[in-house]
Amino acid sequence: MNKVVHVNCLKHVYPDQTEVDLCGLDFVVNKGEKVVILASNGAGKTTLLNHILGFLTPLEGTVEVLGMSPKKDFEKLRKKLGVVFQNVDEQIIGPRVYDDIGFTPKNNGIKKDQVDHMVKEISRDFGIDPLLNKIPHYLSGGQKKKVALAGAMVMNPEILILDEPFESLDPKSKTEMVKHLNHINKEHDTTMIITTHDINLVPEIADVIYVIDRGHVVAKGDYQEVFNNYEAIIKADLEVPILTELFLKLKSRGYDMKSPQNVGDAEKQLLMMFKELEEKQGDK
Ligand SMILES: Nc1ncnc2c1ncn2[C@@H]1O[C@H](COP(=O)(O)OP(=O)(O)OP(=O)(O)O)[C@@H](O)[C@H]1O
Repeated sequence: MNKVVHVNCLKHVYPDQTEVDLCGLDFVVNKGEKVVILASNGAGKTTLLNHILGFLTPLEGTVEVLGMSPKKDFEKLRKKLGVVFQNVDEQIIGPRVYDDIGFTPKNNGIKKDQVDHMVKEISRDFGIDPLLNKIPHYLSGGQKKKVALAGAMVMNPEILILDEPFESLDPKSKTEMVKHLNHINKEHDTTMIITTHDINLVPEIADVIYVIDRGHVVAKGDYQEVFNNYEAIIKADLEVPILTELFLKLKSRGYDMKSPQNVGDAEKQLLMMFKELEEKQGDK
């Protein structure tokens, strides 16, 4: 496993003395993984992301990204990290969508022709080429998220950090965004760190899940590991995906069920269960 992020017992104190103490399990991300952070409001997700991005300095603990210190090696790491902030309005700065997506490559001294090629290529990939001449302010919420994501991906970063990427998207756009992120991860082996409150999307996107409860990293594992032992989720004031809740109830009644990864998986398990029940009845 090639470790790309390691955060150990991080303590941060904001100027107004608010303390965020991210201790407990180490937060480790390996190359190519899609890691989802689950936490209730104010638990410390954004604080953790801001340390990984080198925007904050830890009072205690260590933060390592690609073997470097994000704070000290900010300039070196900047080119290797892509980020989509929770409030995309704060990050879309170009007068037109085209300028916004081309901003980072242009700033990195890449020649105009090459920037033009990069912007057009990523816009085609993301299906936003018809928007290139638009003024970002007039885009819909979902379009803004896509533009911000294209701007974050245009330099093909090693690590993509997404703070609430599904917020304010309608159901169709959420599903599209999940597909899109899975596609980017597969095509480019991009490591992704994603925060979300959208619990029902987690099984579709997460390779690894971390649960943060009031500043403590209390659970880590793949979907089955984290949701089969869902007390940590409830204790952290989070909800369990509706399909998982249903299947855990069936399991507690003695049926051999696993938390389903998606609707297709749930359907398969239920059909299998019905078949077994029919066979048992036939034997009687
Ligand atoms: N700039 C700041 N100054 C003072 N306190 C802050 C600042 N930023 C965050 N905090 C506090 O730190 C704690 C953790 O906040 P953080 O934004 O990391 O949580 P979060 O898990 O991202 O929450 P949410 O899901 O609501 O966005 C909260 O108590 C918050 O009030």
